Amino acid sequence: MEVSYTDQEVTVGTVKLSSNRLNDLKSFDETKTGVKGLVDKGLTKIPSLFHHQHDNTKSHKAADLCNSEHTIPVIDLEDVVVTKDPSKREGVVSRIREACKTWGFFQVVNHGIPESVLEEMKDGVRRFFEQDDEVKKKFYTRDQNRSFIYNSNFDLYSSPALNWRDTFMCYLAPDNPKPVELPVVCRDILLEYGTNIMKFGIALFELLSEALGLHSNYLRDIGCTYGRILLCHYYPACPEPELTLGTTKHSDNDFITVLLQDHIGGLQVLHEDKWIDIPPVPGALVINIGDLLQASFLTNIFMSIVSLITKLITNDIFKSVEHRVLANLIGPRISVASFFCSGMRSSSKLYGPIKELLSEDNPAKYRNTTMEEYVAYYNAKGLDGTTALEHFRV
Ligand SMILES: O=C(O)CCC(=O)C(=O)O
Ligand SMILES: [Fe+2]
Repeated sequence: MEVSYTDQEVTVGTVKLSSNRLNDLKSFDETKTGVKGLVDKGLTKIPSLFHHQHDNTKSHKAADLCNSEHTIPVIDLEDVVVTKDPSKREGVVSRIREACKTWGFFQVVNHGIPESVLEEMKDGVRRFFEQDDEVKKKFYTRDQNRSFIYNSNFDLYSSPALNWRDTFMCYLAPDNPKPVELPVVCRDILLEYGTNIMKFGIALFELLSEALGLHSNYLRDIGCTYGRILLCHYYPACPEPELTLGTTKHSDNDFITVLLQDHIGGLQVLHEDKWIDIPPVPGALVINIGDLLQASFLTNIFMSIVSLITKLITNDIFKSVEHRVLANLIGPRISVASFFCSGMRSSSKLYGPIKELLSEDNPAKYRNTTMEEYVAYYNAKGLDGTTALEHFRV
């Protein structure tokens, strides 16, 4: 990234920083032990780099609303994924359609991924972050060309306030990672979880295609399952949770995200201007629509399943919904987000609203873009609480 200096101001890429702030960010980055490293030192006050504006950290809990309408749907997939009963399929598809229209988020149970695989995946993430610092530091990098990237705050130098979270990212497809590039403590489970998620993702995209009134293979054929990235998050316990956030409000820059979360909680979705909790359900996976899918479908039919990419190709039929994670006195919280994308880094394939979904009454709302362009814009912007999708609106 290009860096230029004036007396008190430093420009990193497109972001202007005071030179003091830049120094603080660099010192934090250079520890290579992230937020967990701060907690291990026993601090009781969080550094001001992590302070968010109070309005951003305020909670509106679902419990305060006392209304079952304000609970994201939990959809049982047993009939379609496990017993494969054709007479039950349309019922499941219509529940998914309704969830996508209304929420852009839903949970699934009986999805076919064994509980033992889910548990071992969460354990593998914990083993990585809790291993010896000197071994872990070898994986710390901001080099986007690596297939395994561990760091804290991918947008460290561009976001207005840091998140109380460390993350590792593993690119699983289209290029398979070389096993030797993966940390020994979680290598086997990353590969096994990746295989399970791929199989589940194919089944899910068939259901989503049908929910859009398209043939079952439509979304797979246009490449929605081509790229896969695992984002494994570790949210350490936070001594001043009301001052910061685990993850700032954002929508995802992919087609869909399949999220595995542990029992701690803190994930919230913005629904009708209120923050609604997504409560941990044992054995469940949380599905949300990404920016790219939203832009692809028919307007007014679905609202938010396939996040921003999904939003883009659905031309706003599916909603890519904003979500965030609260910081918590209790921790660590562990989550694993599987991003279905189109090969993020190098793909020059053009994505735009699906032609079959467009008409005179439903003209294209987004211009065509490549994943390369979209991701570069998303990363440069960072998590600043605004959507990247607007940049691509016609
Ligand atoms: O940790 C979570 O529950 C959510 C993470 C998330 O939103 C993301 O990785 O995009
Ligand atoms: Fe997300």
